[in-house]
Formats: sequence, C-alpha cells, structure tokens
Amino acid sequence: MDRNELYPVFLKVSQLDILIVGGGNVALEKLTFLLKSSPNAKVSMVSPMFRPETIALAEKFNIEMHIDHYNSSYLEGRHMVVATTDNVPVNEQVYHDCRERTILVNVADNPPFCDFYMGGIVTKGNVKVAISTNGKSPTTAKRLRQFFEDVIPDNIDDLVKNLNEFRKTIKGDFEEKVQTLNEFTKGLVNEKEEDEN
Ligand SMILES: C[C@@]1(CC(=O)O)c2cc3[nH]c(cc4nc(cc5[nH]c(cc(n2)[C@H]1CCC(=O)O)[C@@](C)(CC(=O)O)[C@@H]5CCC(=O)O)C(CC(=O)O)=C4CCC(=O)O)c(CCC(=O)O)c3CC(=O)O
Ligand SMILES: NC(=O)C1=CN([C@@H]2O[C@H](COP(=O)(O)OP(=O)(O)OC[C@H]3O[C@@H](n4cnc5c(N)ncnc54)[C@H](O)[C@@H]3O)[C@@H](O)[C@H]2O)C=CC1
Repeated sequence: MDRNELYPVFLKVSQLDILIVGGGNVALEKLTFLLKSSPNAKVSMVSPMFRPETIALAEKFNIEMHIDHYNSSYLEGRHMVVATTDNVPVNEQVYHDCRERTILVNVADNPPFCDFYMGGIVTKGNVKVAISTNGKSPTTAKRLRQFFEDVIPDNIDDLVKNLNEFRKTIKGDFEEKVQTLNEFTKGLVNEKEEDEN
C-alpha cells in the first residue's frame, strides 16, 4: 500500500505573506478555502484579469489585488505562493522563481510543481483537522471533510476548553502533569489503545 509521507503543519497565515498568482476560478477556489479556515490570512494577488466573484471575495477580506502580469518582483517578502494561472509556462516560471528564493510554492493543478498541498479542512472551535490524500484524489479529501464536519461534535471545543482550565490547576512537574492529564482522559479512547496514551 502507498503511504502518505507529507508532514502536516498548522501555519499562522495571519503572520505570513501569501501571494496568489492568477484571479480566475482556481484562484477563487484556493482563496475561498484559505479564508474559510483563516479569515485573517494575509494574502495578495497578481493577475491581469480578476473574475467578478474573485473580486467580491477579495474586497470582503481586504485582499490586495495587483492588476498586472506576474513578474518575480511580486515574490519579494513572500513566504508562500500559489500559482493558478491558465498559462502553464507562467505557472512553471513562478515555481522556479520560488525555488530559487526558497519560497514555498504550490502550482494548484500540477502536483509535481508543489512543495505543499492545500488540504481538506474541518474546524470546530479550537479543533482543526486537515485531510490529504497525497494529492491522489481531491474529491475524496472534500468528501472526508464533509464527513468529519458531520461526525465531530460541535461541543468538542468544550472538552478542549475544560481541559485547558484543568491543566492550569494541576500541580507538579511536567511529567506529573502529563500523567494526570492522560489518566483523566483515558476514557475517551478504547482500552486497547491505552498504551499509546
Ligand atoms: C494536489 C492538490 C494541489 C493543491 O491544489 O494544493 C490538488 C490538485 C488538483 N485538484 C484538482 C481538481 C479538484 N480539486 C478539488 C477540490 C480540492 N482540491 C484540494 C486540494 C488539492 N488539489 C491538492 C491535493 C489534496 C490532497 O492531498 O488530497 C482541496 C482539498 C483543498 C483546496 O483546494 O484548498 C479542495 C477540496 C476542499 C474542500 O471541499 O474541502 C475538486 C473537487 C471539487 O471541486 O468538487 C476537483 C475536481 C475533481 C477532481 O479532479 O478530483 C486537479 C485536477 C485538475 C484537472 O482535472 O486537470 C488537481 C491536479 C491533479 O490532481 O493532477
Ligand atoms: N476551473 C477549474 O476548476 C479547473 C481548472 N484547471 C486548470 O487550471 C488553470 C486555471 O483555470 P481557471 O482558474 O478556471 O482559469 P481562469 O481563466 O478562470 O483564470 C486564469 C487566470 O490566470 C490569469 N493569468 C493569465 N496569465 C497570467 C500572468 N501572466 N500572470 C498572472 N495571472 C495570469 C488570468 O488573468 C486569469 O485570472 C487552467 O489551466 C485550467 O485548465 C484544472 C482543473 C479544474
């Protein structure tokens, strides 16, 4: 069986500078999910043409729109770039320019030209679950996202908040705290999984 070897991280995108190249349907899709998960994401876009739906969303979230063809000067100060144009050589140029500058890059419809993939995302209060199919089936990622949105209870955040409060009241060194928290929560998982804490 293949194995997904991607390493997920949870980025503070309000503190990072993200550029989206292109302003069409794919740009809109990527921007929609980015802002749905992270409404304060710091994003700029560059494109000679923006679709009306893209403009509407970008304006709502104060996203900077540069009406221009891409050139590498737009990469200055960026941490991450997503290329979504309908011009393959432009997308590939973005990829190479980013690699040269060690900026993380995603060419949305071209997995070999991605340092990272966007995932399916479920958010319930402080809890967030990210889903990847290793780039093999975005539709499956979407369906799994919908499934988990349904089955993860809305009050999962109460558990997180209560345990956070409880954690503050526990005395002792780090190891004792870990032990107390694990003891307190072991009923949440099956007996046979207990060894893994
Ligand atoms: C590799 C990756 C790179 C990246 O974009 O980061 C990628 C690539 C491609 N997407 C394509 C198409 C579609 N993408 C979606 C939807 C989503 N795609 C997302 C992520 C990713 N898409 C990354 C892998 C994630 C993973 O590891 O699983 C999601 C999860 C997150 C997001 O977009 O933010 C979001 C769901 C969000 C949600 O609903 O929760 C749908 C479904 C739909 O719209 O109904 C379709 C149409 C149906 C289909 O083709 O499956 C194509 C084919 C293009 C072509 O046909 O030419 C490629 C290129 C290829 O596969 O070669
Ligand atoms: N729409 C979709 O759901 C899917 C699209 N694709 C592919 O993804 C690509 C993009 O598709 P769409 O977003 O639908 O196209 P689109 O036509 O809606 O958007 C393309 C965008 O790229 C911009 N662009 C073109 N040259 C540029 C440059 N030099 N610098 C900056 N921006 C530039 C255009 O101004 C436009 O905003 C296409 O190659 C398409 O075949 C693949 C799968 C699904």
